[in-house]
Amino acid sequence: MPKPICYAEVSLHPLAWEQLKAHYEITSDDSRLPEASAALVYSVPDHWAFSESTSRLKAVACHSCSSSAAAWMKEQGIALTLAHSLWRTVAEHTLALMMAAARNIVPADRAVRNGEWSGQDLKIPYSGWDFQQKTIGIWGMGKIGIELAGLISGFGMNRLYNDCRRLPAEQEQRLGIAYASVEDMLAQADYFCILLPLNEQTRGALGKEQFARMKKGCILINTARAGIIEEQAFQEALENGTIGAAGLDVFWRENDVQPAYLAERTNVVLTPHLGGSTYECDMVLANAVLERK
Ligand SMILES: NC(=O)c1ccc[n+]([C@@H]2O[C@H](COP(=O)([O-])OP(=O)(O)OC[C@H]3O[C@@H](n4cnc5c(N)ncnc54)[C@H](O)[C@@H]3O)[C@@H](O)[C@H]2O)c1
Ligand SMILES: O=C(O)[C@H](O)COP(=O)(O)O
Repeated sequence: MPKPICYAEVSLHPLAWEQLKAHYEITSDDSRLPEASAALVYSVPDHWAFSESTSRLKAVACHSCSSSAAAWMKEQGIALTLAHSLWRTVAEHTLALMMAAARNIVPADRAVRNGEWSGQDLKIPYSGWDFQQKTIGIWGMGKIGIELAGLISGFGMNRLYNDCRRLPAEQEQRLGIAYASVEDMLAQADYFCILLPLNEQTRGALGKEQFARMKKGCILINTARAGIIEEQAFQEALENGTIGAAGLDVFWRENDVQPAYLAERTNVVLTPHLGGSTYECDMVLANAVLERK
């Protein structure tokens, strides 16, 4: 018997692919969407609503979905799974970048591999920075920001956040976070994590003016979207030492060769949009369609 067809427009862990392939024929070819009974996508495209091409779908698993897309799927009887696991997974990656940037993990690893640990004390060039008694600023206390605040609760840090929607006092207390203006956060934060969405209001929100207020030597982490930071201002802040170190998972030009000012610096850690990429996170998507095959 032929296997049912699963349309998949996501990058999945090899072990998750293996499990899917055991039960489905997988395709990413748009022209075969009308044959698919299941679909895995990052977010559900608007043009799928009530389309002939999605009429055979029984199950859709995704990371994000507009309320209108959720409504038409409900009306069509399509089982929708939103993989909430993504938030914690991205928060963990944000923490990994913070740790790698603060402790020079990548250049120190490279030095050991290159045989530089021979007769010289590498503690001097690669000595790093603690978390305890430092201030972290989290800009965007949404789904991922809240996970991050929880993850670092044992680190002994002063935790500030800014969001256009302030959390209820009781939730702030539970998470151990204090609301601050962006200006205060910039002035005080030793670690600054961006977890805003990219939209009209946030595009370029961290620009020249904001970097001028930033505490010198701040460790800046961006796992949200590159466009929230003005690239020229970022480069200047990196070059003049305002940014002491950075961890980036998102880029102004993704899937491309990165400019020398980034690629050649040892105080930046770069990951290729891996924030949501773990076996467990991918298996939440895979299992959602495996359960409904
Ligand atoms: N690196 C990755 O792989 C990866 C994966 C998933 C999401 N993301 C990105 O992470 C970011 C956060 O995602 P999320 O799911 O937590 O989003 P979210 O919508 O749950 O949270 C964003 C928060 O930002 C706040 N906000 C919006 N505009 C603001 C403004 N102008 N000023 C202050 N606060 C503002 C919102 O009120 C909200 O609380 C997004 O940019 C998303 O695209 C990255
Ligand atoms: O960052 C995210 O929202 C997910 O990892 C998916 O990213 P993409 O839709 O930009 O590929």
